[in-house]
Amino acid sequence: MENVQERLIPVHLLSGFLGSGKTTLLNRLMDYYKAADVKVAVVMNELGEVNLDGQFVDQSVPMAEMLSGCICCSISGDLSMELKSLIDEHQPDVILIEATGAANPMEIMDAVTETAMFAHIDLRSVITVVDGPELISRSRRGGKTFRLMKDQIRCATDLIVNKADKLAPEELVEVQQLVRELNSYAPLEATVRCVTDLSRFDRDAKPAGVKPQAAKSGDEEQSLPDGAHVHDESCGHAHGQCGHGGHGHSHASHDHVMTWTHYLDKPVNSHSFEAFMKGLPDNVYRAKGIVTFEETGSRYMFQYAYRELECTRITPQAPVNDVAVFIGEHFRKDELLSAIHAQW
Ligand SMILES: Nc1nc2c(ncn2[C@@H]2O[C@H](COP(=O)(O)OP(=O)(O)OP(=O)(O)O)[C@@H](O)[C@H]2O)c(=O)[nH]1
Repeated sequence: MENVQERLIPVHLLSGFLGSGKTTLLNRLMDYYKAADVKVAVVMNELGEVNLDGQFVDQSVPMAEMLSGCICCSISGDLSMELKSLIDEHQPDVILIEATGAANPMEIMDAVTETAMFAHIDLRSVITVVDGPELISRSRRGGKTFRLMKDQIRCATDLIVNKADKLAPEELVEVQQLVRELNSYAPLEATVRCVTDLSRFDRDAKPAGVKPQAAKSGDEEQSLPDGAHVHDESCGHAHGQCGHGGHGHSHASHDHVMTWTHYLDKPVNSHSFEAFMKGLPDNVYRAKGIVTFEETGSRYMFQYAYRELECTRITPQAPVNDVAVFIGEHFRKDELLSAIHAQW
């Protein structure tokens, strides 16, 4: 009899709060698989109306874009359809899903395991990228965002404490302790820009034999790595805590996160742009987009995460508008718009 496990397509879910480094890891994983001649397909999910991170993804990689919503709630039903059509059209060897930073991985795990009932996929890992400095700062303040970060850590089968370059040695110890208190079983590594030995995620050749709940189709067993069965316990609690309450959940864990997409109709002055970004209120903690600087006429992708701005010159692979996406908590869109009109 054919071994069903051998022909299941492994799925890896990349989780982690906004700006923690998921796309950085996704790109590394794509390069890793490409070098190993493994055909990878990607599902990218963005809260905004445009897939900015997708700009940097190799065009030859089959990609499903799920925009303007979070796959853990508003469009979780679509995830199954996207996965199914990626498989039918491209027959990938492995699928990577990058969730929005606002997503609770538990809901996505549900959607993936539901899909496993009619497609031959197998959720192999939930890799949570933790923004080290941000976790420390949020742990001191508490609140909904900290609760969401904790849920993301609890559900992980693999943990990366990223942005170690921004942590003093004693802070690194503090973050690792915090993470360990929430999840004592997942392998944990501290990284800078998610540089890690990616073979640690490569369980594709050796499916583990742990069977999670509700992931069965006929005699096909779905598997998660060793220890992942602990999900039933830790995420079961997280579920309750974050108000999901199983199906028909309320998304209480992240409904405080809001997003605003603003399209630009002209180039901007780079100095005014920088000054504007530096002056963003604290409750806008993430922004990204594409702008044309009027001084040179060149286009730049900008990334703003927790008060740090990075601009990278780009040549978009497909037509894309100049656009800025702002993500935060309860910020005033009208105030941002007035400031943009005044300063850009
Ligand atoms: N200093 C520092 N910056 C990093 C590190 N890793 C990533 N970054 C930067 O942090 C920003 C966010 O990184 P991304 O990989 O886009 O994060 P993300 O989790 O995909 O962000 P969202 O998709 O918005 O949730 C970018 O400007 C990265 O260059 C790191 O280890 N150290």
